[in-house]
Amino acid sequence: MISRLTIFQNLCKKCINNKRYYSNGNNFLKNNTTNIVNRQEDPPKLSLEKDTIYSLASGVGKSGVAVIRVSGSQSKEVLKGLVNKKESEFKPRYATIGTFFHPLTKEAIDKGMFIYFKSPHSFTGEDVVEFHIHGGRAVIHDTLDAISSIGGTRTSQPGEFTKRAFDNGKMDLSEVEGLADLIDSQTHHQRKIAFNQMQGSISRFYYQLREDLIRSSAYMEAYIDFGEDAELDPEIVEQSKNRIIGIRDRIQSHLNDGKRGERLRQGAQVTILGPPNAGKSSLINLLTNRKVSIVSPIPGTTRDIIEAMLDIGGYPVIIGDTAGIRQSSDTIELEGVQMAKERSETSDLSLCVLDASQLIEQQTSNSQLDNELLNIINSNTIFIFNKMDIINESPLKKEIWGRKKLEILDNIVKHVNETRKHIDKVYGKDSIQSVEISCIDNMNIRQLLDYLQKSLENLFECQEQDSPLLTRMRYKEALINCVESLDRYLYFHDSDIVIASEELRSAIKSIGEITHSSNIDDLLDIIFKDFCIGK
Ligand SMILES: Nc1nc2c(ncn2[C@@H]2O[C@H](COP(=O)(O)OP(=O)(O)OP(=O)(O)O)[C@@H](O)[C@H]2O)c(=O)[nH]1
Ligand SMILES: [Mg+2]
Repeated sequence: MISRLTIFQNLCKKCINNKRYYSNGNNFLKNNTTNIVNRQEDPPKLSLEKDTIYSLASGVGKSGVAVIRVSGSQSKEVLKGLVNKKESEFKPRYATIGTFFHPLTKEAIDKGMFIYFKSPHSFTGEDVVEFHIHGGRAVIHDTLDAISSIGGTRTSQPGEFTKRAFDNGKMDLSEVEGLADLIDSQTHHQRKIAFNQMQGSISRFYYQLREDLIRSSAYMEAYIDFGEDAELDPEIVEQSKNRIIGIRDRIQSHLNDGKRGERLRQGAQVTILGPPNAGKSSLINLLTNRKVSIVSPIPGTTRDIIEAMLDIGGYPVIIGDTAGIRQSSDTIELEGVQMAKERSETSDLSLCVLDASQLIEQQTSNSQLDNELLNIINSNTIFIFNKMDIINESPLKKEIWGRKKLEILDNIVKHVNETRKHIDKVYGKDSIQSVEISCIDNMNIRQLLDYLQKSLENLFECQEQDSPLLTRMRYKEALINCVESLDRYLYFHDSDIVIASEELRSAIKSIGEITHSSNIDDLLDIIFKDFCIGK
């Protein structure tokens, strides 16, 4: 006897067939005559009728080797025009040495290498030819000129090769964004995350979630369409609800990744703060190895936030020097102090620079660390005692400093435990990270960088290895919309199954936006705007 579950599963299959879902290998898609999902209606068509585009794909300027890339239906004609070889010698994906001639003047331009990629097995999905030539300006110029003399060719727009790859279904949106990030990446970890994204780590994750949702939706639709006639057990709908709760929770925990992905893509924010004249600007100059901020003995020199990019152990960091925190009647300085506080509050890490040589002179240990400064300190603050060269010059000063430092640390512990404003645990003296440095002598700068690297490792540490990092706000927004729709689906599930299933469809649409947005043209313009010409 056939069980009810089997009948139901058959009905689901029927439902899927009726509504023309199809699978593209990763993903279930559905014809837009019904209602689910987005514009993934038909398999992509190759854009073979377009102009053939060409441009220098390697960097601008003199170099040993330059690569010129050609893509489009005329690629083979370009090759025939420039290379004195038979068509049978254009073996796809083989590097061949040849002399390149100008088709009009017949003059030899250069001797190099060419590779022919036959559609659809190329980056763009079109016929592609790459010329590897010597990277002199005149060689590049004359080769480009030779290509332009072949009919139906034109120079490419920024990102046009990638756009064609996207149009021809070679890459989805998140993979294109991964490629853009890979080209932009400046540090080891940025490159790693961008490369994984370009290789489809994000796409696979979202395709899987979307496919799971579509399966559950198909069960519900089958129930709505055939449930009563077939006297189906409502328990089956209940089971798909439980699966959807599981998917919702997975998306939510993925959303709670603490901005790690965005930080890694854009750089962690580190703020240098402290009282005036402590050596904040000297420190940023030392860490960046250039003069980004003015250093002077006059307290209150820095007013604005001065930012610089750093690579610390492969992690990108946007470090900011700020105005010294103090009471002032100068409104411009006060504005700077306010900006310093705000930046520190939104920062991932703060470096609180104090002048150790001043601290030992003072009776009260907290005169430099007044309440205004103490209030901004949080658990991600590293204390830096600067100007240790002055202390180290005398054994007496060193001895006084030993006691003073303990007093200061006690004071900080007391203050943060009393206010506990930003702290989620009781602060012990050991939990305060502090380094003694000298910007003049370069003392302990390596140790400071090690501290910073460890803190960044904690910050970027991936607790949930099976889900990729959320690298863009766009993904986050789509996922928030998805979770909201799923919450509404759960709300209506018991009272109105039809509205609930509508919500499920809109959740599926939201998650699909990540890889195939419905605002595709606007989005592509934004993504490709930043691409270089030959990509
Ligand atoms: N002896 C000694 N002097 C230092 C050290 N670091 C900085 N200085 C000096 O301290 C003075 C102030 O340095 P800055 O880097 O401008 O201090 P700042 O904290 O940016 O000061 P504001 O911008 O006014 O808040 C300058 O004269 C520096 O040369 C150090 O490690 N040892
Ligand atoms: Mg300064």
